[in-house]
Amino acid sequence: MDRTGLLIILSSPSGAGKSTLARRLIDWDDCLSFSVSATTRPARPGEIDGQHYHFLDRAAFADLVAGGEMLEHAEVFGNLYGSPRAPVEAAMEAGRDTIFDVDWQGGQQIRASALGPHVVSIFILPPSLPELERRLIARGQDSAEVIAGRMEKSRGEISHWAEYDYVLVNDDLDRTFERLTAILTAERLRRERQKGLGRFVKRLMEGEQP
Ligand SMILES: Nc1ncnc2c1ncn2[C@@H]1O[C@H](COP(=O)(O)OP(=O)(O)OP(=O)(O)O)[C@@H](O)[C@H]1O
Ligand SMILES: Nc1nc2c(ncn2[C@@H]2O[C@H](COP(=O)(O)O)[C@@H](O)[C@H]2O)c(=O)[nH]1
Repeated sequence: MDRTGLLIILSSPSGAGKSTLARRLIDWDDCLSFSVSATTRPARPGEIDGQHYHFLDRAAFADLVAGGEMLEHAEVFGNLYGSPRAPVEAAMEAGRDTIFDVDWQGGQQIRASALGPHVVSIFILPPSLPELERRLIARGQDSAEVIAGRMEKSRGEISHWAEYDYVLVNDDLDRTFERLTAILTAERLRRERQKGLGRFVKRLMEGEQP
């Protein structure tokens, strides 16, 4: 592929649906990579180390940060989360796009980094706050206390919506997914055009076989 891989950032308040959408995107296109974050949060039932997250203690997490191995990192809901740099850079060089499921702090840091020009950022809104809470409860993975804490922080996360390139309201999952794939397809075409089309048009105008 004649372009550098994109960094596709998904952010939302907890429970709006970004992990669900990210999983669907990976199934939709097996050329997409998912950035597996490191976290100090304990694993939920069913979560697999190295697949859903790299589960670390605080000391191991701090070592990675000190060694410059994190592209971004932040404290979210009392736990540390971060995106390991090496897999992202390898994917970019291979022309593979990477999906990030990160909070607004991670979004800001990646956009401000040297990789910022390759970012496409998408903020996912819930249709309402009661529906957000219903989804967190229905997910059945967090205690009532954790859910209350996440709901308390939801307005703070939502307040960053305008920093993103695109904002989608995830009311109907199929429709939101369709819009996400439309964004991805358009952004890919835009970058391919920037990098390869000039040479193609030159050859076309010179009467060569493009
Ligand atoms: N459009 C939708 N309609 C109804 N339920 C949905 C929709 N999108 C996602 N869900 C459900 O809402 C719950 C939360 O979704 P998900 O885990 O993807 O959220 P998240 O934004 O990744 O949360 P977190 O930030 O806590 O990881 C899941 O049970 C998921 O199946
Ligand atoms: N800044 C970062 N935020 C991250 C990263 N990985 C996940 N997250 C965000 O944390 C919350 C909670 O996630 P959960 O899995 O505990 O429900 C959510 O908003 C994620 O987007 C990361 O690497 N960096």
